[in-house]
Amino acid sequence: MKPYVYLARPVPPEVEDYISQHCSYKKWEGAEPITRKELLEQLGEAQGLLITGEKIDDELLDHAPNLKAVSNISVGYNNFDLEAMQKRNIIGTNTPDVLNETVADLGVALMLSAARRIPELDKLVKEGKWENKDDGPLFGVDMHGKTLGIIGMGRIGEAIGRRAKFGFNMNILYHNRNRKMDTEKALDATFVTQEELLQESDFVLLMVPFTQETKHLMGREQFSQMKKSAIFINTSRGQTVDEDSLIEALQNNVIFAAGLDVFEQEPVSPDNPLLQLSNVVTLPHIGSATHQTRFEMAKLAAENLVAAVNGEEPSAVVPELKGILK
Ligand SMILES: NC(=O)c1ccc[n+]([C@@H]2O[C@H](COP(=O)([O-])OP(=O)(O)OC[C@H]3O[C@@H](n4cnc5c(N)ncnc54)[C@H](O)[C@@H]3O)[C@@H](O)[C@H]2O)c1
Ligand SMILES: O=C(O)[C@H](O)CO
Repeated sequence: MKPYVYLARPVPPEVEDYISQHCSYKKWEGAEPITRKELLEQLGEAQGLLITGEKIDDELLDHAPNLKAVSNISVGYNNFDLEAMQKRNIIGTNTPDVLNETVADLGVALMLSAARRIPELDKLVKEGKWENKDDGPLFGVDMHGKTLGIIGMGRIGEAIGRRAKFGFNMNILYHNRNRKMDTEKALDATFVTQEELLQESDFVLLMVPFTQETKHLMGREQFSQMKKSAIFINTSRGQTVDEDSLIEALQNNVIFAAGLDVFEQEPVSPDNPLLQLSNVVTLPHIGSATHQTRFEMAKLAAENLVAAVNGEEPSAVVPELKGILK
């Protein structure tokens, strides 16, 4: 008998077809995303679960007595309560690598947009406010030849570093849990303390996972260490930044500008003061959101799910849960 899995998120037809060849399944068919309550009601028989970011904790696992594996259609897995999963031997998988280049493209787009004030000036032109006089007030700052500091030199951090080095001739500083000698050589990058990075960089880009350790990694003290002319980019998770401190830094010209794909609360509240600031470029958490990459992510997540519920080793088990396979 085929194992039974529940798909809480839609996947492309080809991916669903692949799942159907290896598993029996049900899927969420609502027009709105599945609610927590609806999800809990679906889990009684499920041996596998496909999600994007839904919280996997004791309460959910108590509703899923047959569950063996949870497959996340995302590389970040801060939605996994790893302890709750470990104690029940639940395999957890994610989608690394297939999205690196797409997220890196977006990181660079945010850097350029904030530096050259693209959304602000686009709005000005469309509102008919383009005047043929000294354009000083519209000037931005250069990206080429400047210093980029990357906090979190992992798979995506490195892909951004490559673009910055070889596309924009930037000088690369980085701070990471550990030094990466190959990356240093490839990008002529320099490992520095976080404080040095903040003090010396013209662009500071955050690309760490959200963990207990990285919660509010950027706060008032860290923003005050940055140059007044510096641009801050967050493509990691909203919770890595103390948003109140960021707002304060942007309102008081402690830093020049910010580019944000992620927020402490998502979707961001329309009342969030960040949305009123002309020196902030905002995006709705779309780092990996191209048709091609979202397809590759769904495909990898389906392969992980099918392997796990059929007793095979999925290619992308998250590091903290690898022990469960032994
Ligand atoms: N905006 C988006 O749409 C989007 C898309 C993909 C990934 N992400 C986020 O980006 C994160 C990184 O993805 P990745 O694939 O590059 O992961 P990765 O594991 O390859 O890289 C993360 C790096 O951060 C470093 N790190 C961890 N804690 C740190 C700390 N306290 N200080 C300094 N460095 C630290 C790690 O050593 C690692 O090198 C994901 O976990 C996810 O949250 C966001
Ligand atoms: O972590 C990821 O893969 C992205 O943030 C999409 O959720």
